[in-house]
Amino acid sequence: MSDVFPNQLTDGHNERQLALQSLFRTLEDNSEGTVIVDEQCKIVWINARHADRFGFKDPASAIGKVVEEVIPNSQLRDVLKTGQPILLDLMETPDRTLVVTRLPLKDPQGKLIGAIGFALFDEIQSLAPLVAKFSSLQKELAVAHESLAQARRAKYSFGHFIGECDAVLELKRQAHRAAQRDAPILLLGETGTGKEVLAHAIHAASPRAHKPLVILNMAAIPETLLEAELFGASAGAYTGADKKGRIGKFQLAHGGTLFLDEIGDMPPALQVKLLRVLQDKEFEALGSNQVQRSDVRIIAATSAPLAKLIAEGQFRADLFYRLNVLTIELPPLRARLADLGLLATSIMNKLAASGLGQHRLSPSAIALLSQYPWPGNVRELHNILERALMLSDRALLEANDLAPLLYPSAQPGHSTAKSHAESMQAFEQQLINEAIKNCKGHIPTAAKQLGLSRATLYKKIAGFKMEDTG
Ligand SMILES: Nc1ncnc2c1ncn2[C@@H]1O[C@H](COP(=O)(O)OP(=O)(O)OP(=O)(O)O)[C@@H](O)[C@H]1O
Repeated sequence: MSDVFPNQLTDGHNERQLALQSLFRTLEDNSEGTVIVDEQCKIVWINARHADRFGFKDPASAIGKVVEEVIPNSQLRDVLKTGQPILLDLMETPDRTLVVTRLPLKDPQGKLIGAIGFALFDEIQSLAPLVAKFSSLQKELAVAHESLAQARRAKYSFGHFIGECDAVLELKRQAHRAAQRDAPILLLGETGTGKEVLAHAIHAASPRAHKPLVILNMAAIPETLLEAELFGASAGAYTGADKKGRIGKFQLAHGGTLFLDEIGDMPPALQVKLLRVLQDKEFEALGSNQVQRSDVRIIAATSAPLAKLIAEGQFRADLFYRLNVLTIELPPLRARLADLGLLATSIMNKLAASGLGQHRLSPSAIALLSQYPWPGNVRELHNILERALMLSDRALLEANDLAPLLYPSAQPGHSTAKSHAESMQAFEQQLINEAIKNCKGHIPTAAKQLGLSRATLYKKIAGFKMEDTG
């Protein structure tokens, strides 16, 4: 008995060896191209047809080169890294798609010594439907990637931040310098002063410009969803969560910049988590205990009085100190009236390009605009000018064209013979004015008090044209 097994094993071994050699020969005979690399991924053998396909008339001239120098899309390096075969794959070459098989090569002791690639078909008519589907999916993916990348690119540079007064020149200088650093930036300023424009410009001028700029407005997302939105969620982490989980803004912004707008509205529990990312560059997705690392530059912005929020215990002092490394204050429009003409011209040029016709402001119109307190700042200026342009056919706008828009309740006959709609609007305007006054001009708090979303409140403010909110 004892000598039967060795013989059977030996025979089996031989047959296996024969089968392997035969399989190899069959593959090679049917192969449209074969390439073998050593453990450094350098080509040790390539057949003439395959070399010719990649522009090497003489296969000997490809020997010794790293494989990607000859076959740009080769995946043989992956086979060497993993030791695993890639049994069936499609590979793009300059003139066609090839069906390829890639196998690791091991010595008798099982040590990886190289890899071999076969191009099995280059006339892949039989696979045409599969390849067509593959190409169309690939095109769709490329379009989706491009539009996502577009969406995550900075839309503004410093040139878009209009203003030449001393305060703005100093602000741009500070922002330029801050862009080169990696520390967090805190942008402070009233609503509509251009914090978001500046955040885009900083990202565009930073070494991270070619990576994503991801934006999240703390006041625009319900508190319950904010953690998943920021840090992602593992599959089934919360009711209604995506089966595959959710990618958070921190992951999306990896390598780039994350702009956290209205940071003053961040719930306290998340403030702790953000502090940890700022300190240790680590976080966990919702429902996961796997620690992820993040290389993200934070730009935070707020129109809220942070010092007051800290005193009231609504904002963590330690987070504030972490964020308050490079702080830039954006002046309100009423404090930089020297730029009003420039801003108005730039806005009117943009409106002209959108089909509203070319207009100018008379000196009386500029004087009137200069007396107005601009609680909504540049956003409000844009809104007033747009409405004035829509209402007027004249190329030169006078104070008379603007006064009714700036001070609607001061117009003659304003309070008499109002329609129901006008009365309702006046009532709503008064309610909103009072809420904003009560909240000392802090729009997100006023929105909460009124039970409106911040975005709706902004729209209403823009629509009504608010009186001075103080
Ligand atoms: N300096 C500026 N130059 C050109 N446009 C500006 C400037 N400041 C603001 N704007 C315009 O005003 C509008 C509001 O700007 P932005 O959203 O950046 O303000 P914000 O301070 O982030 O406001 P909020 O606090 O409400 O989010 C945008 O249309 C923007 O293009």
